[in-house]
Amino acid sequence: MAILVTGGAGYIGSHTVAELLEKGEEVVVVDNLQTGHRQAVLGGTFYQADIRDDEALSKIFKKHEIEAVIHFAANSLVGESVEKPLAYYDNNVYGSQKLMETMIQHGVKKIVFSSTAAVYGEPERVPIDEHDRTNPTNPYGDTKLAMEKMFRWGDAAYGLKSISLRYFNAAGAHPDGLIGEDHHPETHLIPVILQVPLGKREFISVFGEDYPTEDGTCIRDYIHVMDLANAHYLALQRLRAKEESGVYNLGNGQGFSVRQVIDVARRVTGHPIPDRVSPRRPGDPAVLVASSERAQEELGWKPQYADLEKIVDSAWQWFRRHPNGYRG
Ligand SMILES: NC(=O)c1ccc[n+]([C@@H]2O[C@H](COP(=O)([O-])OP(=O)(O)OC[C@H]3O[C@@H](n4cnc5c(N)ncnc54)[C@H](O)[C@@H]3O)[C@@H](O)[C@H]2O)c1
Ligand SMILES: O=c1ccn([C@@H]2O[C@H](COP(=O)(O)OP(=O)(O)O[C@H]3O[C@H](CO)[C@@H](O)[C@H](O)[C@H]3O)[C@@H](O)[C@H]2O)c(=O)[nH]1
Repeated sequence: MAILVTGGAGYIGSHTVAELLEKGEEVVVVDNLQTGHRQAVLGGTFYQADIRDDEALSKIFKKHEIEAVIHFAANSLVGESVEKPLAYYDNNVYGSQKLMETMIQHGVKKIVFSSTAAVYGEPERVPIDEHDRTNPTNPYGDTKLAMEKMFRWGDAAYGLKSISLRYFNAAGAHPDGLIGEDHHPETHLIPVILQVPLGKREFISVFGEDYPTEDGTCIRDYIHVMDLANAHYLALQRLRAKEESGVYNLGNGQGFSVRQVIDVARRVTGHPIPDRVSPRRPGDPAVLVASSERAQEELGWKPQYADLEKIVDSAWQWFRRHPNGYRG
Protein backbone atom coordinates (compact mmCIF):
# COMPACT_ATOMS: atom_id res chain seq x y z
CA MET A 1 0.00 0.00 0.00
CA ALA A 2 1.12 3.54 -0.68
CA ILE A 3 1.47 6.78 1.25
CA LEU A 4 -0.05 9.72 -0.62
CA VAL A 5 1.97 12.90 -0.07
CA THR A 6 0.24 16.17 -1.03
CA GLY A 7 2.70 19.02 -1.61
CA GLY A 8 5.51 16.45 -1.95
CA ALA A 9 7.35 18.65 -4.48
CA GLY A 10 7.65 21.47 -1.94
CA TYR A 11 10.40 22.17 0.52
CA ILE A 12 9.39 20.08 3.56
CA GLY A 13 7.34 17.63 1.47
CA SER A 14 10.27 16.69 -0.80
CA HIS A 15 12.51 16.01 2.21
CA THR A 16 9.77 13.85 3.73
CA VAL A 17 9.36 11.94 0.46
CA ALA A 18 13.13 11.25 0.54
CA GLU A 19 12.82 10.00 4.13
CA LEU A 20 9.83 7.76 3.29
CA LEU A 21 11.64 6.26 0.29
CA GLU A 22 14.66 5.57 2.45
CA LYS A 23 12.42 3.72 4.91
CA GLY A 24 11.14 1.55 2.06
CA GLU A 25 7.66 3.09 1.78
CA GLU A 26 5.75 3.25 -1.51
CA VAL A 27 5.03 6.92 -2.24
CA VAL A 28 2.51 8.74 -4.45
CA VAL A 29 2.94 12.51 -4.73
CA VAL A 30 0.21 15.02 -5.67
CA ASP A 31 1.39 18.57 -6.23
CA ASN A 32 0.10 21.41 -8.44
CA LEU A 33 3.66 22.87 -8.58
CA GLN A 34 2.46 26.35 -7.55
CA THR A 35 5.59 26.64 -5.40
CA GLY A 36 7.06 23.15 -5.71
CA HIS A 37 9.57 21.62 -8.14
CA ARG A 38 9.21 18.36 -10.06
CA GLN A 39 12.99 17.73 -9.68
CA ALA A 40 12.65 17.82 -5.90
CA VAL A 41 10.66 14.57 -5.92
CA LEU A 42 13.36 11.89 -5.74
CA GLY A 43 11.13 8.87 -6.35
CA GLY A 44 7.65 7.36 -6.19
CA THR A 45 4.80 8.20 -8.58
CA PHE A 46 4.17 11.87 -9.32
CA TYR A 47 0.88 13.53 -10.33
CA GLN A 48 0.59 17.19 -11.17
CA ALA A 49 -2.85 17.93 -9.73
CA ASP A 50 -4.61 20.31 -7.37
CA ILE A 51 -6.07 18.94 -4.13
CA ARG A 52 -9.16 21.10 -4.72
CA ASP A 53 -9.83 19.10 -7.90
CA ASP A 54 -11.74 16.22 -6.35
CA GLU A 55 -12.17 14.38 -9.67
CA ALA A 56 -8.42 14.24 -10.21
CA LEU A 57 -7.87 13.22 -6.58
CA SER A 58 -10.49 10.50 -6.81
CA LYS A 59 -8.80 9.00 -9.89
CA ILE A 60 -5.50 8.80 -7.99
CA PHE A 61 -7.20 7.17 -4.99
CA LYS A 62 -8.80 4.64 -7.36
CA LYS A 63 -5.56 3.86 -9.15
CA HIS A 64 -3.41 3.32 -6.04
CA GLU A 65 -4.16 1.53 -2.84
CA ILE A 66 -3.62 4.41 -0.41
CA GLU A 67 -2.98 3.48 3.21
CA ALA A 68 -2.46 6.99 4.62
CA VAL A 69 -2.00 10.60 3.57
CA ILE A 70 0.73 13.06 4.55
CA HIS A 71 -0.65 16.49 3.74
CA PHE A 72 1.69 19.46 3.11
CA ALA A 73 -0.10 21.23 0.22
CA ALA A 74 -0.93 24.75 1.36
CA ASN A 75 -0.22 28.45 1.07
CA SER A 76 2.14 29.14 3.92
CA LEU A 77 3.47 32.69 4.17
CA VAL A 78 2.50 34.79 7.17
CA GLY A 79 2.96 38.20 5.48
CA GLU A 80 1.19 37.20 2.25
CA SER A 81 -1.75 35.79 4.21
CA VAL A 82 -2.43 39.21 5.74
CA GLU A 83 -2.63 40.69 2.21
CA LYS A 84 -4.56 37.81 0.55
CA PRO A 85 -6.55 36.03 3.27
CA LEU A 86 -9.13 34.50 0.92
CA ALA A 87 -6.50 32.63 -1.09
CA TYR A 88 -5.44 31.05 2.20
CA TYR A 89 -8.95 29.95 3.21
CA ASP A 90 -9.50 28.60 -0.29
CA ASN A 91 -6.34 26.50 -0.56
CA ASN A 92 -5.81 25.51 3.07
CA VAL A 93 -9.34 25.04 4.40
CA TYR A 94 -11.38 24.22 1.27
CA GLY A 95 -8.44 22.18 -0.16
CA SER A 96 -8.24 20.12 3.03
CA GLN A 97 -12.01 19.67 3.01
CA LYS A 98 -11.89 18.23 -0.53
CA LEU A 99 -9.01 15.98 0.48
CA MET A 100 -10.88 14.74 3.53
CA GLU A 101 -14.03 14.06 1.50
CA THR A 102 -12.01 12.00 -1.00
CA MET A 103 -10.31 10.07 1.80
CA ILE A 104 -13.65 9.22 3.37
CA GLN A 105 -15.12 8.14 0.02
CA HIS A 106 -12.20 5.75 -0.46
CA GLY A 107 -12.07 4.48 3.12
CA VAL A 108 -8.66 6.03 3.91
CA LYS A 109 -8.60 6.80 7.62
CA LYS A 110 -5.11 8.05 8.50
CA ILE A 111 -3.59 11.47 7.88
CA VAL A 112 -0.54 13.34 9.13
CA PHE A 113 -0.67 17.02 8.27
CA SER A 114 1.30 20.25 8.55
CA SER A 115 0.08 22.66 11.14
CA THR A 116 2.19 25.49 12.47
CA ALA A 117 3.44 27.46 15.45
CA ALA A 118 1.36 30.30 13.98
CA VAL A 119 -1.78 28.72 15.53
CA TYR A 120 -0.65 30.03 18.93
CA GLY A 121 -0.43 33.73 18.04
CA GLU A 122 1.27 35.70 20.83
CA PRO A 123 2.00 32.96 23.37
CA GLU A 124 1.06 33.36 27.02
CA ARG A 125 4.34 31.68 28.01
CA VAL A 126 7.38 30.08 26.37
CA PRO A 127 8.25 27.36 25.66
CA ILE A 128 4.75 26.75 24.29
CA ASP A 129 3.17 23.36 24.82
CA GLU A 130 0.20 21.80 23.07
CA HIS A 131 -2.23 22.69 25.88
CA ASP A 132 -1.54 26.40 25.51
CA ARG A 133 -4.10 28.81 24.11
CA THR A 134 -4.42 29.04 20.32
CA ASN A 135 -5.16 32.55 19.09
CA PRO A 136 -3.61 33.23 15.65
CA THR A 137 -2.44 36.76 14.80
CA ASN A 138 -2.60 36.18 11.03
CA PRO A 139 -4.95 34.51 8.51
CA TYR A 140 -2.41 31.78 7.72
CA GLY A 141 -2.37 30.55 11.34
CA ASP A 142 -6.15 30.81 11.44
CA THR A 143 -6.56 28.56 8.38
CA LYS A 144 -4.26 25.95 9.95
CA LEU A 145 -6.28 26.05 13.18
CA ALA A 146 -9.47 25.62 11.14
CA MET A 147 -7.88 22.57 9.46
CA GLU A 148 -7.00 21.09 12.84
CA LYS A 149 -10.58 21.52 14.00
CA MET A 150 -11.97 20.07 10.78
CA PHE A 151 -9.86 16.94 11.17
CA ARG A 152 -10.82 16.63 14.84
CA TRP A 153 -14.51 16.67 13.91
CA GLY A 154 -13.68 14.26 11.08
CA ASP A 155 -12.42 11.81 13.70
CA ALA A 156 -15.60 12.15 15.77
CA ALA A 157 -17.88 11.70 12.75
CA TYR A 158 -16.01 9.30 10.45
CA GLY A 159 -13.25 7.76 12.59
CA LEU A 160 -10.59 9.49 10.48
CA LYS A 161 -7.43 9.55 12.65
CA SER A 162 -5.15 12.54 12.24
CA ILE A 163 -1.85 13.73 13.61
CA SER A 164 -1.33 17.45 13.40
CA LEU A 165 2.31 18.52 13.49
CA ARG A 166 2.77 22.12 14.59
CA TYR A 167 6.17 22.95 13.20
CA PHE A 168 8.14 25.97 14.21
CA ASN A 169 10.60 27.48 11.65
CA ALA A 170 11.94 24.98 9.13
CA ALA A 171 15.42 25.45 7.65
CA GLY A 172 18.38 23.47 6.27
CA ALA A 173 18.66 20.92 3.48
CA HIS A 174 19.13 17.21 2.81
CA PRO A 175 22.71 16.11 3.66
CA ASP A 176 23.19 14.42 0.25
CA GLY A 177 22.98 17.85 -1.42
CA LEU A 178 20.29 16.82 -3.95
CA ILE A 179 17.35 18.74 -2.48
CA GLY A 180 16.94 21.92 -0.47
CA GLU A 181 14.85 25.07 -0.15
CA ASP A 182 13.85 26.93 -3.34
CA HIS A 183 11.05 29.49 -3.07
CA HIS A 184 10.31 32.35 -5.50
CA PRO A 185 10.36 34.93 -4.15
CA GLU A 186 12.13 33.71 -1.02
CA THR A 187 10.82 35.28 2.18
CA HIS A 188 12.13 32.99 4.94
CA LEU A 189 14.78 34.51 7.15
CA ILE A 190 17.68 32.03 6.81
CA PRO A 191 17.64 31.70 2.99
CA VAL A 192 17.13 35.45 2.60
CA ILE A 193 20.15 36.14 4.84
CA LEU A 194 22.22 33.70 2.76
CA GLN A 195 21.34 35.60 -0.42
CA VAL A 196 23.72 38.31 0.81
CA PRO A 197 26.92 36.18 0.77
CA LEU A 198 25.64 34.64 -2.49
CA GLY A 199 25.77 38.14 -4.01
CA LYS A 200 22.00 38.22 -4.68
CA ARG A 201 21.18 41.05 -2.29
CA GLU A 202 23.21 43.77 -0.63
CA PHE A 203 21.82 43.57 2.90
CA ILE A 204 19.30 41.78 5.06
CA SER A 205 16.28 43.76 6.27
CA VAL A 206 15.46 43.29 9.93
CA PHE A 207 11.66 43.55 10.22
CA GLY A 208 11.20 45.55 13.42
CA GLU A 209 13.57 46.33 16.27
CA ASP A 210 10.95 47.37 18.81
CA TYR A 211 9.57 44.00 19.92
CA PRO A 212 9.57 43.19 23.65
CA THR A 213 12.67 40.96 23.36
CA GLU A 214 16.24 41.46 24.56
CA ASP A 215 17.57 42.96 21.30
CA GLY A 216 14.14 44.13 20.06
CA THR A 217 13.94 41.62 17.17
CA CYS A 218 11.58 38.64 16.83
CA ILE A 219 12.53 35.31 18.35
CA ARG A 220 11.87 32.00 16.58
CA ASP A 221 12.69 28.33 17.13
CA TYR A 222 14.52 26.95 14.06
CA ILE A 223 14.21 23.28 13.21
CA HIS A 224 16.08 21.25 10.61
CA VAL A 225 13.98 20.00 7.69
CA MET A 226 15.36 16.43 8.05
CA ASP A 227 14.26 16.37 11.69
CA LEU A 228 10.80 17.41 10.49
CA ALA A 229 10.85 14.73 7.78
CA ASN A 230 11.70 12.07 10.36
CA ALA A 231 8.87 13.28 12.63
CA HIS A 232 6.37 12.63 9.79
CA TYR A 233 7.60 9.07 9.45
CA LEU A 234 7.31 8.56 13.23
CA ALA A 235 3.81 10.06 13.24
CA LEU A 236 2.79 7.64 10.50
CA GLN A 237 4.18 4.76 12.55
CA ARG A 238 2.21 5.99 15.55
CA LEU A 239 -1.04 6.03 13.56
CA ARG A 240 -0.31 2.51 12.34
CA ALA A 241 0.31 1.29 15.89
CA LYS A 242 -2.33 3.22 17.82
CA GLU A 243 -5.05 4.61 15.53
CA GLU A 244 -5.33 7.63 17.81
CA SER A 245 -5.47 11.30 16.79
CA GLY A 246 -2.98 13.77 18.27
CA VAL A 247 -1.28 17.16 18.10
CA TYR A 248 2.48 17.67 18.45
CA ASN A 249 4.80 20.67 18.48
CA LEU A 250 8.06 20.28 16.58
CA GLY A 251 10.87 22.64 17.50
CA ASN A 252 14.19 22.60 19.32
CA GLY A 253 13.02 24.47 22.41
CA GLN A 254 15.54 27.24 21.90
CA GLY A 255 14.70 30.71 20.62
CA PHE A 256 16.99 32.87 18.47
CA SER A 257 16.40 36.50 17.62
CA VAL A 258 16.66 37.77 14.04
CA ARG A 259 19.94 39.44 15.02
CA GLN A 260 21.32 36.24 16.54
CA VAL A 261 20.48 34.30 13.37
CA ILE A 262 22.28 36.93 11.27
CA ASP A 263 25.34 36.61 13.56
CA VAL A 264 25.38 32.83 13.18
CA ALA A 265 25.20 33.23 9.38
CA ARG A 266 28.14 35.66 9.53
CA ARG A 267 30.20 33.03 11.38
CA VAL A 268 29.16 30.17 9.11
CA THR A 269 29.75 32.01 5.81
CA GLY A 270 32.65 34.25 6.86
CA HIS A 271 30.83 37.15 5.14
CA PRO A 272 30.05 40.49 6.91
CA ILE A 273 26.30 40.39 5.88
CA PRO A 274 25.23 44.03 6.34
CA ASP A 275 21.77 44.60 7.84
CA ARG A 276 19.20 47.42 7.85
CA VAL A 277 16.24 47.89 10.12
CA SER A 278 12.87 48.24 8.40
CA PRO A 279 9.29 48.37 9.78
CA ARG A 280 7.59 45.40 11.43
CA ARG A 281 5.95 42.85 9.12
CA PRO A 282 2.21 42.69 9.88
CA GLY A 283 1.06 39.46 11.56
CA ASP A 284 4.42 38.57 13.19
CA PRO A 285 4.27 37.45 16.84
CA ALA A 286 7.27 38.56 18.94
CA VAL A 287 8.35 35.17 20.28
CA LEU A 288 7.63 31.56 19.23
CA VAL A 289 9.54 28.78 21.01
CA ALA A 290 8.35 25.18 21.27
CA SER A 291 8.22 22.61 23.95
CA SER A 292 8.43 19.35 21.96
CA GLU A 293 8.42 17.06 24.97
CA ARG A 294 5.22 15.37 23.86
CA ALA A 295 6.70 14.48 20.43
CA GLN A 296 9.83 13.17 22.11
CA GLU A 297 7.88 11.04 24.56
CA GLU A 298 5.03 9.76 22.39
CA LEU A 299 6.61 9.65 18.92
CA GLY A 300 10.14 8.82 20.10
CA TRP A 301 11.34 11.84 18.11
CA LYS A 302 14.88 13.06 18.71
CA PRO A 303 16.22 15.95 16.61
CA GLN A 304 19.59 15.17 15.02
CA TYR A 305 20.46 18.74 13.94
CA ALA A 306 19.37 20.81 16.93
CA ASP A 307 22.30 23.23 16.80
CA LEU A 308 21.51 26.49 14.91
CA GLU A 309 25.02 26.64 13.46
CA LYS A 310 24.51 23.17 11.93
CA ILE A 311 21.11 24.21 10.55
CA VAL A 312 22.49 27.38 8.92
CA ASP A 313 25.54 25.50 7.62
CA SER A 314 23.30 22.84 6.07
CA ALA A 315 21.27 25.55 4.27
CA TRP A 316 24.51 27.28 3.22
CA GLN A 317 25.94 24.06 1.68
CA TRP A 318 22.79 23.71 -0.46
CA PHE A 319 22.74 27.34 -1.62
CA ARG A 320 26.48 27.36 -2.37
CA ARG A 321 26.05 24.40 -4.70
CA HIS A 322 22.67 25.53 -6.07
CA PRO A 323 22.66 29.35 -6.01
CA ASN A 324 19.66 29.31 -8.35
CA GLY A 325 17.90 26.43 -6.61
CA TYR A 326 16.64 23.73 -8.97
CA ARG A 327 17.45 25.94 -11.95
CA GLY A 328 21.15 25.25 -11.37
N1 LIG B 1 8.43 26.32 6.03
C1 LIG B 1 8.11 26.42 7.32
O1 LIG B 1 8.87 26.97 8.13
C2 LIG B 1 6.80 25.87 7.82
C3 LIG B 1 6.54 25.96 9.20
C4 LIG B 1 5.33 25.47 9.68
C5 LIG B 1 4.42 24.86 8.83
N2 LIG B 1 4.70 24.78 7.50
C6 LIG B 1 3.72 24.08 6.65
O2 LIG B 1 4.38 22.99 6.01
C7 LIG B 1 3.83 22.75 4.71
C8 LIG B 1 4.95 22.77 3.68
O3 LIG B 1 5.63 24.02 3.75
P1 LIG B 1 6.85 24.34 2.77
O4 LIG B 1 7.68 25.37 3.42
O5 LIG B 1 7.44 23.08 2.31
O6 LIG B 1 6.04 25.03 1.59
P2 LIG B 1 6.21 24.86 0.00
O7 LIG B 1 5.46 26.00 -0.60
O8 LIG B 1 7.63 24.68 -0.37
O9 LIG B 1 5.44 23.49 -0.28
C9 LIG B 1 4.05 23.40 -0.48
C10 LIG B 1 3.82 22.46 -1.66
O10 LIG B 1 2.42 22.28 -1.84
C11 LIG B 1 2.09 22.45 -3.21
N3 LIG B 1 0.69 22.92 -3.24
C12 LIG B 1 0.18 24.07 -2.72
N4 LIG B 1 -1.15 24.12 -2.91
C13 LIG B 1 -1.50 22.99 -3.56
C14 LIG B 1 -2.72 22.47 -4.05
N5 LIG B 1 -3.86 23.15 -3.93
N6 LIG B 1 -2.71 21.26 -4.67
C15 LIG B 1 -1.56 20.56 -4.83
N7 LIG B 1 -0.37 21.01 -4.40
C16 LIG B 1 -0.33 22.20 -3.77
C17 LIG B 1 3.10 23.47 -3.72
O11 LIG B 1 3.28 23.44 -5.11
C18 LIG B 1 4.36 23.03 -2.98
O12 LIG B 1 5.05 22.03 -3.68
C19 LIG B 1 2.78 23.83 4.50
O13 LIG B 1 1.52 23.27 4.81
C20 LIG B 1 3.15 24.89 5.52
O14 LIG B 1 2.03 25.61 5.94
C21 LIG B 1 5.86 25.26 6.98
O1 LIG C 1 13.94 39.33 5.38
C1 LIG C 1 13.48 39.00 6.49
C2 LIG C 1 12.68 37.83 6.66
C3 LIG C 1 12.16 37.54 7.91
N1 LIG C 1 12.45 38.35 8.97
C4 LIG C 1 11.93 38.01 10.32
O2 LIG C 1 12.42 36.72 10.64
C5 LIG C 1 11.47 36.01 11.42
C6 LIG C 1 11.18 34.68 10.76
O3 LIG C 1 10.46 34.94 9.56
P1 LIG C 1 10.18 33.84 8.43
O4 LIG C 1 11.43 33.09 8.14
O5 LIG C 1 9.47 34.51 7.32
O6 LIG C 1 9.23 32.81 9.20
P2 LIG C 1 7.86 33.02 9.96
O7 LIG C 1 7.13 34.23 9.51
O8 LIG C 1 8.15 32.90 11.43
O9 LIG C 1 7.00 31.79 9.43
C7 LIG C 1 7.58 30.50 9.20
O10 LIG C 1 7.46 29.77 10.39
C8 LIG C 1 6.11 29.54 10.79
C9 LIG C 1 6.15 28.74 12.07
O11 LIG C 1 6.71 29.52 13.13
C10 LIG C 1 5.42 28.77 9.66
O12 LIG C 1 4.12 28.45 10.00
C11 LIG C 1 5.44 29.52 8.36
O13 LIG C 1 4.85 28.73 7.35
C12 LIG C 1 6.86 29.83 8.02
O14 LIG C 1 6.88 30.66 6.87
C13 LIG C 1 10.24 36.90 11.52
O15 LIG C 1 10.30 37.60 12.73
C14 LIG C 1 10.42 37.90 10.38
O16 LIG C 1 9.84 39.15 10.61
C15 LIG C 1 13.24 39.48 8.83
O17 LIG C 1 13.49 40.22 9.79
N2 LIG C 1 13.73 39.77 7.59
